[in-house]
Amino acid sequence: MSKLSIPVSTLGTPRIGPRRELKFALESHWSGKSSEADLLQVAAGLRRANWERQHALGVTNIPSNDFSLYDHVLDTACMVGAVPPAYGWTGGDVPLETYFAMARGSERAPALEMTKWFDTNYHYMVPEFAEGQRFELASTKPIDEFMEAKSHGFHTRPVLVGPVTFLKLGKAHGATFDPLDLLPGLLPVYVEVLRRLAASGADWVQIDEPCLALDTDAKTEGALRGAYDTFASEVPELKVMLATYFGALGDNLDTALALPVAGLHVDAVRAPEELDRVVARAPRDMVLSLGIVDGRNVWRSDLQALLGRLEPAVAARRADHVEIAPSCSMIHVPIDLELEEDLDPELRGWLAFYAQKMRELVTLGTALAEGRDAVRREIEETEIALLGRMASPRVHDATVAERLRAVTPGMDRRRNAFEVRKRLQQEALALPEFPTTTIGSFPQTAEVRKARAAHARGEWSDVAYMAFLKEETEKAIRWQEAIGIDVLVHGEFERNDMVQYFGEQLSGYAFTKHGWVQSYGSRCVRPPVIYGDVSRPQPMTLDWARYAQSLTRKPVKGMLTGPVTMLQWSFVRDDLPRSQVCRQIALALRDEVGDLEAAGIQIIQIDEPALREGLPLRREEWATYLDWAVGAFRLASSGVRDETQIHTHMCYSEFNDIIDSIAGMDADVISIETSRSRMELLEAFVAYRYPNDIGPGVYDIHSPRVPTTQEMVDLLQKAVERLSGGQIWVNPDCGLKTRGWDETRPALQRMVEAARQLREGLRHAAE
Ligand SMILES: CN1c2c(nc(N)[nH]c2=O)NC[C@@H]1CNc1ccc(C(=O)N[C@@H](CCC(=O)N[C@@H](CCC(=O)N[C@@H](CCC(=O)O)C(=O)O)C(=O)O)C(=O)O)cc1
Ligand SMILES: N[C@@H](CCS)C(=O)O
Ligand SMILES: [Zn+2]
Repeated sequence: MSKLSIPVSTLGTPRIGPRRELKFALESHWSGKSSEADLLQVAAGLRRANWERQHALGVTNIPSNDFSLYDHVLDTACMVGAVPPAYGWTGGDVPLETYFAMARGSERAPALEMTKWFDTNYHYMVPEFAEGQRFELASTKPIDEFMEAKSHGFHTRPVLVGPVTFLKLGKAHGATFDPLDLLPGLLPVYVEVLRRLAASGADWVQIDEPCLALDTDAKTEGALRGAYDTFASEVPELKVMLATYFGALGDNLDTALALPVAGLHVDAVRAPEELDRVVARAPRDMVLSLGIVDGRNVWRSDLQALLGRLEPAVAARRADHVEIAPSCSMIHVPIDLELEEDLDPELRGWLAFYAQKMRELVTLGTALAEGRDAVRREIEETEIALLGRMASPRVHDATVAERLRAVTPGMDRRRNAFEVRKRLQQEALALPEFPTTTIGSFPQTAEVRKARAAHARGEWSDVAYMAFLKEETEKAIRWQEAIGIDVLVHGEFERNDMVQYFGEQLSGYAFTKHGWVQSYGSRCVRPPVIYGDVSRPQPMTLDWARYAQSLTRKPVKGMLTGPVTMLQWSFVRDDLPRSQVCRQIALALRDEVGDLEAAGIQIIQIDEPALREGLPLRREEWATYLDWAVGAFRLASSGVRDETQIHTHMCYSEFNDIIDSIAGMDADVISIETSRSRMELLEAFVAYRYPNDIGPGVYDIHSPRVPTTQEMVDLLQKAVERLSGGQIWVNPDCGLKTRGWDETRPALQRMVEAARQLREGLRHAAE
């Protein structure tokens, strides 16, 4: 007999497949090894398996159109025909080739910009709108996938990115207008999609408006009212579940509750304090979807505690007017813990991935409908695991706690100010003007990845693997010397990922075998899990840095991932404030920095690409975050002599509103991604009169296109016009791990030539 349950909704499922089937199908198609039909067949198989899995788990509201071949924002742009003219689309259904050209660039046009999806490590393609942009229905994907699910026997709730969030995530191309002004022209396309969904048999649609978790203004509120009034009057037969996530509704609560929608989903994990308010104030006939299970982390839920929060909410509402759900779409967590056969059983018992979380929700749904006794065994098992976690000696390390207590205020300050350090570093390093360098990684070729996989499988001995890596490193050093790069890198061949590599070597961290999460397109990451106090049992990068430096007289940069990025791109324990976990990591890295310096490494780069992404969504919380985040970076980096040069690197970041904090990091050199914005991102540094050295990226490493020397000279000249020549470094936007050597070689040669031409130009100007 099937159990009674409060409805359970998924919001969105991971789409890459349990074995990254989508990644492999995409990359095979892009490389010409398989056809479009082959790719679409794999995609259809993944969607079907997803629907079947949810059905088997007992999920009530199964989504459709949550699948994407590349990115759901790009799907939306194609749905409404927001295809910039450069891609040559002339109307009708957007062909797959055009879709991928927008995602990855083509001969015809570079890719759309890519940026972070709210405060996650998922990247979306930024829609581009022209002045007077017209919209038209150019992809029926939501309707097609609804029908596809129906043909397999599943009645689904289609998901759409809401029109207001969609416009707010986009940017005006070549003009300054507010994309939100385009709403009146956009709404008819959405209405058409909603009508067609209703005509196909949909009764509910989920429309995601996570912009409601941001600071908004009167115009956005007006846009939301305009959009949802239109939907209610034009397509009254289709009920809308308006979904907001990643934070509290806060001052947007009244706006959300006043919208003419049939349901509202709230993130009760990020905003636990708001749950009671929403339950008390929502209109009686509004269905509330309570996002109670964490869609952003991997910890097993405390079922009793959650029931304690849910029972009063359910009692306060009409029983058929509450649903339970994860806090947000599940694309941010790995798929199935069952695949982790090698994970320590104790730790495994503390975790839940997508499949386990949906099971938790079904259990909660049953308990809410039938009473806790109906799920007594599940509750007891969970309690045992969670009590074990709380008391486990693997979680708590007294030495780490003691070290944190012993941190003194001066430890996060360099001994002398930048001007003093700069002079000493110049004497020690004797670098030319416009020194050239790269960001760290060189191509992670199939050969490198295969060698690592063979080593992991035990087919390659340690000796053979180390010899291979040494050879790759030596080749990279020799080549950099040959083309005349000034500050070398060892190439990061030994690293699987810049976070995972360190996580694997730190205590308190665990890593998975199959815990892949989509980062962008076909690229995935396996975020490590921070389950306990973090410490460094032994040096992590020292041997590689020493080896690389032994091969050359030129300086080789030591290369570390910073504490904030180590935190942001991991799944973080939920029993300690994030700020404290970050300080623990900072102390571990401080030791590594000290060891590198003692081994004669004169330049140490500490990457912090996730510093900006960690910013809370609401401005009022920024100062607290920036204070501890910058503090952690300084704690990690300040224990060195003045002569030792500290670099940091940040990509995917906007600096305007955090430039004070960037300056507060006090890195001697910062490299940033600036080429796609044609140095626009430098403006913040210029306006601030940023005193330390800067390496504005001169070429876009996300594109296979090799830039010309002249393009790089032009960009550098733009930088020279804005900054002082003496503070400019020459480097690419980011590491080269995703590129091939055929692109990397000419690109870096031209970059070195660009720097030479700049030096030459300056010499002539001085004569
Ligand atoms: C800088 N970026 C990063 C982010 N987050 C991170 N955690 N790391 C980052 O570098 N966020 C912002 C950006 C996002 N950019 C990228 C860029 C590139 C990737 C990427 O290439 N990911 C790889 C996986 C990387 C990895 O961990 N590789 C491992 C495992 C290789 C593997 O697939 N092994 C197979 C077996 C293979 C075989 O031949 O048998 C297996 O384990 O099943 C490694 O190299 O050892 C990707 O392939 O998607 C991500 C984010
Ligand atoms: N050192 C890293 C930084 C990436 S953000 C790399 O070069 O890949
Ligand atoms: Zn980077």
